[in-house]
Amino acid sequence: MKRNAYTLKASCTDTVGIVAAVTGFIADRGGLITEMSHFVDDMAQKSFIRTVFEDDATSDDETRALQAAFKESVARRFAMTFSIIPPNQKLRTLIAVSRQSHCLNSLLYRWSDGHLPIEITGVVSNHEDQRSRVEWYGLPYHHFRIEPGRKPEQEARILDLFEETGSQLLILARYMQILTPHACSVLGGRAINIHHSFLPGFKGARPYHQAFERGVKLIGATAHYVNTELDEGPIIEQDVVRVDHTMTAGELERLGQDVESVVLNRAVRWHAEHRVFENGHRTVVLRH
Ligand SMILES: Nc1nc2c(c(=O)[nH]1)N[C@@H](CN(C=O)c1ccc(C(=O)N[C@@H](CCC(=O)O)C(=O)O)cc1)CN2
Repeated sequence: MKRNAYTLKASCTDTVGIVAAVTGFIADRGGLITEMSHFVDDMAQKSFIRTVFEDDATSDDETRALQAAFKESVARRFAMTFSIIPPNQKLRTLIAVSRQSHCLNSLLYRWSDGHLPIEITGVVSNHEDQRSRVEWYGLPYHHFRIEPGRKPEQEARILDLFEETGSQLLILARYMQILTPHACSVLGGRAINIHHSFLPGFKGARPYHQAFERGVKLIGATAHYVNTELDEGPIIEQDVVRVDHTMTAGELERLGQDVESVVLNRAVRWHAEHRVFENGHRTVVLRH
């Protein structure tokens, strides 16, 4: 009979015996490993491990006991940062959008067909444009207008909503407002942005027009964690598409929107599957 599948995500200073200790802990409980990924950053001397394993634990109490046992017998020994995620958990996710719909639309579609392991807690925007689309999916839409000179108050409403809904991730799906250092601190590693260029190229506003003026032959998109340095957060995923001299800036933008949507969906799925580790100003993504 298939048992509950738990996900273990852990990182620590690299040393001998980490994989043996993790796999031995699981085996000693009669657990069955169904997925295992491990990476060592030699420069940083840091080890990253992700495993999915079937276990007899089922109730909340048994899950807490499993987590406590791992902490006592493995995590403490290696000073690990770790989490053991119970089965079938979907990451509670708030989406922020401004006027453009392509990334939001793609997230809503992928969520509705079960391809994204997230639970959308709502959509928040500084505009009304996307209300009907969101409410068609039966989701709450929150319009928080930015009054001139009162942007911090609007941002505070977003942070309150994030907390009140028990959200664990904020997706900036072409949300065109810069988050303050305070918001970045509160969210810390729980906010993902899609930038419409292949960073570090063409940071900031209007990257497709910048690319057109530069005469590029590739355009791209970048999904990254949000920090106080605009478009400088750790990169989670990127992709590109070929363009040529016959295309206008508007055609670059239309072509780029498909790449943005694909890249953002990959990044959200990998984050929600606990595959992404921040590693300094970079990430480690254990996809295999
Ligand atoms: N703290 C951060 N906030 C945001 C980031 C980030 O990396 N760190 N990414 C942006 C998204 N973005 C490009 O991808 C971007 C959005 C907005 C702007 C900008 O100049 N916004 C102006 C207002 C523009 C308007 O009102 O239409 C501003 O906020 O003053 C630049 C880049 C999302 N936030």
